[in-house]
Amino acid sequence: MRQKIVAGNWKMNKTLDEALALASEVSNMVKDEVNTDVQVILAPSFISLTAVGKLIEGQKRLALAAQNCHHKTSGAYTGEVSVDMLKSIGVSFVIIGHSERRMYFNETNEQLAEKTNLLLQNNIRPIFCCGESLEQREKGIHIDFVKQQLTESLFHLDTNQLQKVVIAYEPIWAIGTGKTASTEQAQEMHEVIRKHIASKYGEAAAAEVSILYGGSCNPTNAPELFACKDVDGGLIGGASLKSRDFVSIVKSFSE
Ligand SMILES: O=C[C@H](O)COP(=O)(O)O
Repeated sequence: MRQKIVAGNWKMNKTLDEALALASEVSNMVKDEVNTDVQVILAPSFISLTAVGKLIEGQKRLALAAQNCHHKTSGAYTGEVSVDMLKSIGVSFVIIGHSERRMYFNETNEQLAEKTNLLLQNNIRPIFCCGESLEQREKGIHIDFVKQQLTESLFHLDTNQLQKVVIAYEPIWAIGTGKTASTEQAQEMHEVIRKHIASKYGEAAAAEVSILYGGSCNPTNAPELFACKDVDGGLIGGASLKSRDFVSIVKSFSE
């Protein structure tokens, strides 16, 4: 199950036409240029999900992700989107717990546990984001904070379920700031995450979990980040909005 993964989180960018143009460019470049077994994931806005899904259908290296889902199955939640709805249009992954959603929409670890359960029940793989603020890092509590995020949202799962979750470590201070974690900082936290998973599920199970890095990842820094032992790819924001940059990042895995 441990795969190399590069996911593009388009956040609140791109109209429908722009999203289709970007998806088409990425799709063609991936088909022509990517020879590794990396799983490439596109996460457009809800508005563009269906159309982008149709455009990439049948492309074996490309998969569709949503940027969020609601933590309840259905009901009076105006403006929200359910896991069932996402399943009905062929979504394979959903990003949950992004720091922007935790910060602006008050998402809690408990809600993320509910989202994880619903997604796995529907055969959709969560991309579970975790990561500390600069203040937490400076206080030296970043490791405990990230471990707590994992424990509270994921550690009720059984081993089989846990292995379907993709973890994305995104230090908040590196998101959209141009300030990337050093390879040492990234590898250190990825190792902490894998060891934390191992402490509950065993080393063999932890070795199967894909752990992505996110935060100002670009074509220049991706090769050295992806070369770290416990970094299995990236969750890319800004650089995923330009097809050439995004595909260059995908190609950062040595062939
Ligand atoms: O979901 C993606 C991350 O928030 C990283 O965003 P960024 O690459 O723009 O820093």
